[in-house]
Amino acid sequence: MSSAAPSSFPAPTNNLVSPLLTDLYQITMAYAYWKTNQHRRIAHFELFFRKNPFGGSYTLFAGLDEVLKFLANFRFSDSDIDYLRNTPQLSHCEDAFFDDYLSNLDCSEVIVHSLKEGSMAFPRVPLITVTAPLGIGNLIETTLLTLVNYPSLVATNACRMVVAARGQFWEETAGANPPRAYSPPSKLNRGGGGGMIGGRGGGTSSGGVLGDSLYFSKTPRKSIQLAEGGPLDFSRKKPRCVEFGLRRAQGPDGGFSASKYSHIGGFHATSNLLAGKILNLPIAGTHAHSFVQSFTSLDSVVGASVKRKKGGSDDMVELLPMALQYRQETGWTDTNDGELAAFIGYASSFPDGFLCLIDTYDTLQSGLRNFIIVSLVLDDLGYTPRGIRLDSGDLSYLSLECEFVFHQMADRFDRSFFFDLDIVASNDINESILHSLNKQGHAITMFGIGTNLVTCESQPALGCVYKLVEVDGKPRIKLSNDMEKVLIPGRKVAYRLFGEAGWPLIDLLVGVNEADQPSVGERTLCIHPFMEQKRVAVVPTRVVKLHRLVFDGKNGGVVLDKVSSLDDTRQFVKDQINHTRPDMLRYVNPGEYKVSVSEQTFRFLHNLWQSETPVRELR
Ligand SMILES: Nc1ncnc2c1ncn2[C@@H]1O[C@H](COP(=O)(O)OP(=O)(O)OP(=O)(O)O)[C@@H](O)[C@H]1O
Ligand SMILES: O=P(O)(O)OC[C@H]1O[C@H](OP(=O)(O)OP(=O)(O)O)[C@H](O)[C@@H]1O
Ligand SMILES: O=C(O)c1cccnc1
Ligand SMILES: [Mg+2]
Repeated sequence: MSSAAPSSFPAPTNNLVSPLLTDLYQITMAYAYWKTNQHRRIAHFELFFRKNPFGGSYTLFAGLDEVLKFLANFRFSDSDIDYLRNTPQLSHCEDAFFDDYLSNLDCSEVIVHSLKEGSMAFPRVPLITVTAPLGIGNLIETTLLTLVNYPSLVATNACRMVVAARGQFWEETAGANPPRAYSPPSKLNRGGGGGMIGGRGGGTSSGGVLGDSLYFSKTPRKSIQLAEGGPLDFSRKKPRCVEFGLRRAQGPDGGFSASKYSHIGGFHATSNLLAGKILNLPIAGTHAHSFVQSFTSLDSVVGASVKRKKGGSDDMVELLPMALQYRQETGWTDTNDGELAAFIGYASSFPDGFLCLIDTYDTLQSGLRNFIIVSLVLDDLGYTPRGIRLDSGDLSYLSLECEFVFHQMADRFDRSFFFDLDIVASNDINESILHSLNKQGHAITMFGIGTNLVTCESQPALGCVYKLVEVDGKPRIKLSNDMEKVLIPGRKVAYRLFGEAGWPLIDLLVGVNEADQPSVGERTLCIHPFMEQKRVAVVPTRVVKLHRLVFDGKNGGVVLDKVSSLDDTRQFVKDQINHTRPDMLRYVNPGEYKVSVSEQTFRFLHNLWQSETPVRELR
């Protein structure tokens, strides 16, 4: 057999991804197909899920890039073959199975269609379809599933967190970021954006040492434009999400994949340096408690200096004497000395990226004050302090308190940088906490999220399955007592039908050979696959065919222009989310998106169902 793809096509990112990364039963079935000479029959498989994760109404499809790398490089190695030949379960198999069949097997006869990476996907609509000889088509099941399930799950989780963090909720708009009881001095409340806290956003300062501009830059206050219903207006800038999960992930691949796929789900940066290097992702980071704990007295930072950036000269200026002067001036003489030393040490090392973790000893009485003291010094010297991180306590209350004190300081010392400081929050944040914080009101501009993002705490697996729906051109069905598990047989074309509001109304599965395929402006009957009474007539304003050819083994393998970059995929996700029916984004009881079949497919499914089901006799 010829090679399936140009050998230059990249190998899978994780070198564990190879033909042997599969379940034993794939090889035993392959042997039985080969032994009974079934392996060359042409089969059609669908990879799909039955239920959206996290109680939500959508799933983001991800992982296609690695699927294509796997297919393009599919070859058992000599040692793989040796291993299989010597496993007890396979040791009786004929040599020709290993030497003629498995040794030469590649994906040169495999054809794959798929949704575009990052597509919103819905139950039963295939993410990927595979047309291939039964042997190889079956053999790739497990690897394809493992390459799609977690990436799609974590991308969806990330997207839901970003939506939650940014308050992109139709009916919760009015309640988000409510004004608090007291406001900062009005002459300095210059954000122009309505909320009593106001004043954040609008700046355009560039990135600091520890993160690129995505992390630290300030975006102008914007309102989210949805397709209909007007902009949602929030009183402050929308918080961004940064991925901090590597240490808690399910191993190195889990950590790396989480960094990668949370980026397409809308996270702005990751703390994972390898992901930054390999995938060219924005990286970001602050510092840990240990850094603060390790400083015990101010003596350790005697002499710590930075180069003056404003005021004419560029001499080195020692920070400690200036800090002590501000400590006197503010009256904050009992803040923790070790912490103040740590902040001075950090400022002297990263004067352009000064962002401090302030909760090691006492957030409001010590950390915040020490940060302000050192910030004033840096500002005097021409550096722009970046902000604080809160990693414990009531994140709503503390962030608002910090912001309030920043505004007081802006007034007292006449410094504008206090309006642009980031307030980063971390500590076991999950989607529900993000919603809760929105309701309570907060001043957080950035969420650092680890554990609950990467482990997908509230649903640790997406249940994608890989099912045979046709062999030798004949549709196959799999029945189940559970109606949800009954397969829709045969090859189908999937369409997304859009309505007048600009967002998708329904997905429709139509048999590939049916004469009537949907088109713009034409009334199309869409029926629930299992309940005939549930049907709607749609006159679409736009019809999108969802699957594209992405891999054609006979013609060089990967169809290269179908592989999107991570940033393009991220943008595609954002565009879809911003053109989604608002009720579908609701956290509690989101509106369901309908997936339907054509009338002909409905009849065909139910006739086949009947014909394959024996009539039971009761006596
Ligand atoms: N205002 C808030 N509303 C809802 N949840 C919050 C709020 N503030 C913090 N949380 C969450 O409550 C939990 C607090 O966790 P926990 O009590 O273990 O931490 P802590 O005592 O604040 O800090 P430490 O990590 O030092 O123990 C975290 O999951 C955090 O994200
Ligand atoms: O909470 P996550 O969403 O997983 O975010 C990452 C966490 O990792 C870091 O500390 P770590 O948890 O290692 O120690 P700590 O809880 O004692 O601060 C960081 O301070 C966050 O708390
Ligand atoms: O940079 C940080 O603040 C960070 C990174 C990983 C985990 N927790 C925090
Ligand atoms: Mg923690």
